Amino acid sequence: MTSLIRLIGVSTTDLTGSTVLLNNISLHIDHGQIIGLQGRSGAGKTTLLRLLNRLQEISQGTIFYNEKALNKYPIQQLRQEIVLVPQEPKLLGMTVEESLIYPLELQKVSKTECQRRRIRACDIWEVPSDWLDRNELQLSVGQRQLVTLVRATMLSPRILLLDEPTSALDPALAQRVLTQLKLINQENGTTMVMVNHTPEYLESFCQRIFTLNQGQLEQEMTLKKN
Ligand SMILES: Nc1ncnc2c1ncn2[C@@H]1O[C@H](COP(=O)(O)OP(=O)(O)OP(=O)(O)O)[C@@H](O)[C@H]1O
Repeated sequence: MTSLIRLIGVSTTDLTGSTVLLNNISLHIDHGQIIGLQGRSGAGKTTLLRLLNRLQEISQGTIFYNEKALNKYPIQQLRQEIVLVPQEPKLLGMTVEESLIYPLELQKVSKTECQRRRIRACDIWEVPSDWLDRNELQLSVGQRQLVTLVRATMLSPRILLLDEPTSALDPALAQRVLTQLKLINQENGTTMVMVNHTPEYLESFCQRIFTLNQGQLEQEMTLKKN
C-alpha cells in the first residue's frame, strides 16, 4: 500500500533560519492510520503538525502527500483536506453556532447543508443546545476545545491533525472524545495524527507512535492491538 504522507529527510528552522526546529525527519503515514506523536515540551510536535498543512514550510527534504510533493497542491485544497485542530481553541469572535458553520460557508456549502451538518455533529458529539449562542468568553477552555474539534470533523477532512485535543478535558469527556474520533476513523477512513502527553491515550488510540526529542525522530513504535 502506498503511504498517504511520506517525509524524507525533512528539516525546518525558525523564521530567522538560525535555529533548527526539526532535523532530518523521515517517516510515513498510511491511509486510515491513527498516529500518535509524543515527546517533551518543545520537542517539535506542533511544528511537525504545522508542516503537514503548510502553516510552516520545510527548509530541507521533501513531504509527499498522495505521492505528490505537498508544495505542489493549491493551498486552499490542502487545508480543506488536511485540517489542524490547534492547541489553543479559538472561536474567532463568533458564537458557537456561527463558528461551527463558518468554515463550511467559506467552502460555499449551502445554508441548508451547513445547518444539517451542524445539527448532526452537535447530536453526535453531544454539544448542549444552550452553548450555541455563547461566545468564547462564555465557555471554559475544555468546552472550547470540544467545539473546535467538532468544527474540524464537520469538514470531513481526509487527515485530521490533533494538537493535544484532550488537554483541557476531564477524563470522562476525554475518553468520549477519543471513542468518537475512533468511530470517525473507522467509518470514514479519516487518517489522524494526534499529539498527546497522556501515554494511556496514545496507547489505546493509536496504531503507531512517534517520539520526538529535540527536533529529532527518536523512536517509532507499532501497537498491534489497535
Ligand atoms: N515560530 C517560532 N519561532 C522560533 N522558535 C519556535 C517557533 N515555534 C516553535 N519554536 C521552537 O521550536 C521548538 C519546538 O516547538 P513546538 O511547539 O513544536 O514543540 P512541542 O513539542 O509541540 O511542545 P509542547 O508539548 O510544549 O506543545 C521549541 O523549542 C520552540 O521554542
